[in-house]
Amino acid sequence: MVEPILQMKKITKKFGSVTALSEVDLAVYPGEIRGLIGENGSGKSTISSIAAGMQKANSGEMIFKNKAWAPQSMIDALDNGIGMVVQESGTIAGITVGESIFLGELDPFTNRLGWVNKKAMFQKATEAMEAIGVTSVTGDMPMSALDFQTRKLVEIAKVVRKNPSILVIDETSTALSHDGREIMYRLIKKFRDDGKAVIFISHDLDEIMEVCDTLTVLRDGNLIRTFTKEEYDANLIRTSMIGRELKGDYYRSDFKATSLDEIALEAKNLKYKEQLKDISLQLKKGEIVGIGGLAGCGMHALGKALFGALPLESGEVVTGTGKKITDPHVAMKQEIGYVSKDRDTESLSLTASIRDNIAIAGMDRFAIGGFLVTAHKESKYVKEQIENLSIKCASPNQSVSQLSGGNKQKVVFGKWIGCGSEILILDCPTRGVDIGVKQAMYQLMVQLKNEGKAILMISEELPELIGMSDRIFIMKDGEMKMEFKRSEMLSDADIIQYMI
Ligand SMILES: Nc1ncnc2c1ncn2[C@@H]1O[C@H](COP(=O)(O)OP(=O)(O)OP(=O)(O)O)[C@@H](O)[C@H]1O
Repeated sequence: MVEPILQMKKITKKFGSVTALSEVDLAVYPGEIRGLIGENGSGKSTISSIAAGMQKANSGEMIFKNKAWAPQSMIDALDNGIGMVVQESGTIAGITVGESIFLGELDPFTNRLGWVNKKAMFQKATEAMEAIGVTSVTGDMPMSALDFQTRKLVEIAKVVRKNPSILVIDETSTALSHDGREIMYRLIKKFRDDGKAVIFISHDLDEIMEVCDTLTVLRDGNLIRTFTKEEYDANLIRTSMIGRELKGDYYRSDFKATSLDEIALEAKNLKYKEQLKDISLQLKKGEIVGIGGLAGCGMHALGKALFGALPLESGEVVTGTGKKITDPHVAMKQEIGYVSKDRDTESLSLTASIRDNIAIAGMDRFAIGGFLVTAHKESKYVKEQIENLSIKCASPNQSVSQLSGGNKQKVVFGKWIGCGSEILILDCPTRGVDIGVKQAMYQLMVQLKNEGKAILMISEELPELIGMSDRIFIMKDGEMKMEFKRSEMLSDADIIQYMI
């Protein structure tokens, strides 16, 4: 019988009063891609980060390759065979791709006088990127010049370069576009075929059933069940994830494109580098407009531009009442809300509490006369957002940095929905969010549409675009390639041909 490559026995992890893991047993085998799925805050990142040396369990035992396993740090774990690509990681300002990949490992490039041979380091970094199939990135490029997906690919290259025996990928697919995902799938299949193991965390049930050989469901820090591929049954997996059957509509139930006549926001001939080449677009009240495309198509830049957060070369963004959106401050005054794809650096203040993050945008709602904030009103407002989106937290005063990835995303969503934004620009709003809450977010979007609010949703997920939008625009190389109207007949295949 094949022995597990990693055994985790009775792992318990507590954060104050929160039990993130309760006596979890997990065994991973060589030649296996193991999926981990579960609601936000169910313990997926915690269990895998304990194996990868990022934090320690309160109790329990780990055995890796038949030896006791107690890594002291992520670097220690990676050096000894377990590497993890984390869900979200900040980029240090001003460093290059090479420095990011070789951070803490510059010794081989450093001479006796302490000089780093940058040329050699950049060359090795370029090779590391090529090894995972990315040829457009060289080691000397500044990280800040790369888009979100490419920064993620640099992180993957950094881990894969060390050739670990177990590769942990924590909720990374949603940071990647179709082409980036293909790179990742190829890599993890190679790991399996080489007799190594992969632990793959995702909220996308279709993806995880397609990619993984076995699938473990966690709920509230408990291991509920491990399914083998033959046992895969989407309904059964969903039910074991959320402890009940998911009822009601998931996406919109109607198939007719509808909107009010009034324009909410208009983009006129926007130009910005190679990302926006003369983009014009109208968003009407009571309408959901979807924007899709591959990495680098310009859709994330468009979201920023509509919120006034991009220094446009020419063109303008105006509201239906003729107000020019020149910066985010003006946008907020015009009741525009914006959820950025780059959550941790652009949408949240990680050092602040959940309360402060949510309250900041909603001040007009609860402050008397728009400026006098009473603790009671603020608490009530924040509590409502936490309840509406089931944000799993110990208290509103908890630092947002301590929340699980999906719960952070709910804070961002709650911040803009709660304050009654009339226009919402949502860049990958359901990124990292579990299916139960995704359903709640979609239904909330339908409700907002019916109230006459305007929503522009940028997404890498075609089913989400098709399921929710009145109109879908597909972008490619900074241009609008195609417009689709909501229809029951519209399929992924109809759209993909205009993306590639
Ligand atoms: N540093 C921390 N301090 C306090 N609580 C924490 C900390 N890290 C995690 N938790 C809590 O532990 C629980 C499990 O979190 P974890 O990140 O493992 O969930 P997850 O299943 O990966 O969720 P998601 O799908 O949202 O990423 C959550 O309730 C989370 O808030």
